[in-house]
Amino acid sequence: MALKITVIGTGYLGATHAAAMAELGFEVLALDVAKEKIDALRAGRAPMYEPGLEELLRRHVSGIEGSSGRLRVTMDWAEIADFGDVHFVCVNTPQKQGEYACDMSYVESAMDSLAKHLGKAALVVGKSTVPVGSADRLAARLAELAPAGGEVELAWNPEFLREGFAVEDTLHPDRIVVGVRSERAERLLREVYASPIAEGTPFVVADFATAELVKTSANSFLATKISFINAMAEVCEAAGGDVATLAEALGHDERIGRKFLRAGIGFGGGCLPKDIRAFMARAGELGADQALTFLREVDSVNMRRRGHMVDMAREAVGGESFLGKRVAVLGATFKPDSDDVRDSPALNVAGQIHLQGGQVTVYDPKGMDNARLVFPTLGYATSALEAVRGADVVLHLTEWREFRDLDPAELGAVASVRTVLDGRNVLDPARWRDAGWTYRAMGRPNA
Ligand SMILES: NC(=O)c1ccc[n+]([C@@H]2O[C@H](COP(=O)([O-])OP(=O)(O)OC[C@H]3O[C@@H](n4cnc5c(N)ncnc54)[C@H](O)[C@@H]3O)[C@@H](O)[C@H]2O)c1
Ligand SMILES: O=c1ccn([C@@H]2O[C@H](COP(=O)(O)OP(=O)(O)O[C@H]3O[C@H](CO)[C@@H](O)[C@H](O)[C@H]3O)[C@@H](O)[C@H]2O)c(=O)[nH]1
Repeated sequence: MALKITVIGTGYLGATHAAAMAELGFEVLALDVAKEKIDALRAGRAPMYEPGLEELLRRHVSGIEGSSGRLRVTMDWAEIADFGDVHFVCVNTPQKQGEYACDMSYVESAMDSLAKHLGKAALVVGKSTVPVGSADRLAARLAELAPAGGEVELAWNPEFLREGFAVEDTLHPDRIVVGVRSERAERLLREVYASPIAEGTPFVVADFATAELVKTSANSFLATKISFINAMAEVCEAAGGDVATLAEALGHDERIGRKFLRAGIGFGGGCLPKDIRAFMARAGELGADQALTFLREVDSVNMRRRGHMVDMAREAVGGESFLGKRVAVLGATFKPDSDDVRDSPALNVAGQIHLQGGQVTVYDPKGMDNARLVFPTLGYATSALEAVRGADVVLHLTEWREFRDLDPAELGAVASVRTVLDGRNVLDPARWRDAGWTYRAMGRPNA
């Protein structure tokens, strides 16, 4: 009989995972403690903006006309425990307030709620990003709490999807990594992922600690690559070099590769920043803090980029202060094709300028509602053109396609001063200059 799957936590990771499991042909039951997310899913709506997710949901959510009916939702733990053979735990693991460490309380609470109801054999699979050592501890807790005791087992299966590509990455991942303690757990996970495995996706079997570490070290490597190129951007600015040309030339070396070498205002989001900090905190607990001191530098190079953009903007409006100056901010999300503003560099820069007295107007194609919740005191416009109207400087801070396609002449007609600062190094300088704009980019003093 086909496996039945549950997904616990239906945020960016869980909603996508649930829809993808239904797409792969499984019967899926998803649970969240947030009623609004469950209500949205039940109506076939994605609880967040993620390209392709809503289409997938409408194809599978039970009760939607023409759907496969394979995906259902609930808020009832007993129903979840009774339904599933394999339970994926996808809840959030944010940074603890005022600390670097990871807040494990959501994972612990979800695991406990599930465990207490598990009266039959089941494989519980952690997908959340957790500090190394967590799975070991959680396995003991699960065995203790679950009425079905030894028939309930834990595995860890970290997720590597990127927001904006979540559906594609889930259905066709680069690799699948599983931390398991038994052949049974491995067999069940091979069954779940039979389709991507058949497509040739590497399936890496590891112990708990290694599986957890693959995730945090992958994000640390990506963060390091971005901060490396941003450090080079600082040197380019001092020496008169061009970081975009430098990155291109570096990237032609296949050992280095071209990806993740785009200099700008740096990385943000609900993953990279908090994951490198949690990794440092955990290494400290393990007495291995020296191994990761470089991540402190990665973090500080990254945070400096935000301050540097604020300085560039202040200089552009006269150098003294932002008082009485209008600043247009294009972009609020931490990356394009997402509505996610968690630790967004764009919103952080907008917020800093606002706090320094600037009159900031933000526009983002998908992130406006979330941005308003985080920063209600900023000004918000309904289009890029509206944001730019009367502006003394325009900051391009999230590289949405829509912004690359803007007509600089049209914007120039409504701006007060034609100065654009490209915080993502993707606008075409010639197009803007031809329309009378002063164009400046990060790490490209002569661009
Ligand atoms: N967002 C990504 O791109 C991504 C990619 C890979 C891994 N991850 C990791 O996946 C995890 C989830 O991230 P996310 O971005 O989806 O977070 P999120 O905040 O979007 O979603 C988490 C969901 O879990 C729910 N939840 C919290 N406590 C719960 C509980 N006790 N029981 C049931 N549901 C509960 C929340 O209501 C929320 O809907 C994190 O560990 C993150 O680091 C995220
Ligand atoms: O050359 C680059 C590439 C990215 N970024 C920025 O880096 C951040 C993160 O980008 P990305 O990694 O694409 O976004 P996420 O969706 O957060 O994905 C990361 O975090 C997820 C959660 O752990 C992992 O699953 C993914 O593999 C990992 O890429 C964004 O602010 C980007 O603007 C740059 O500044 N320069």
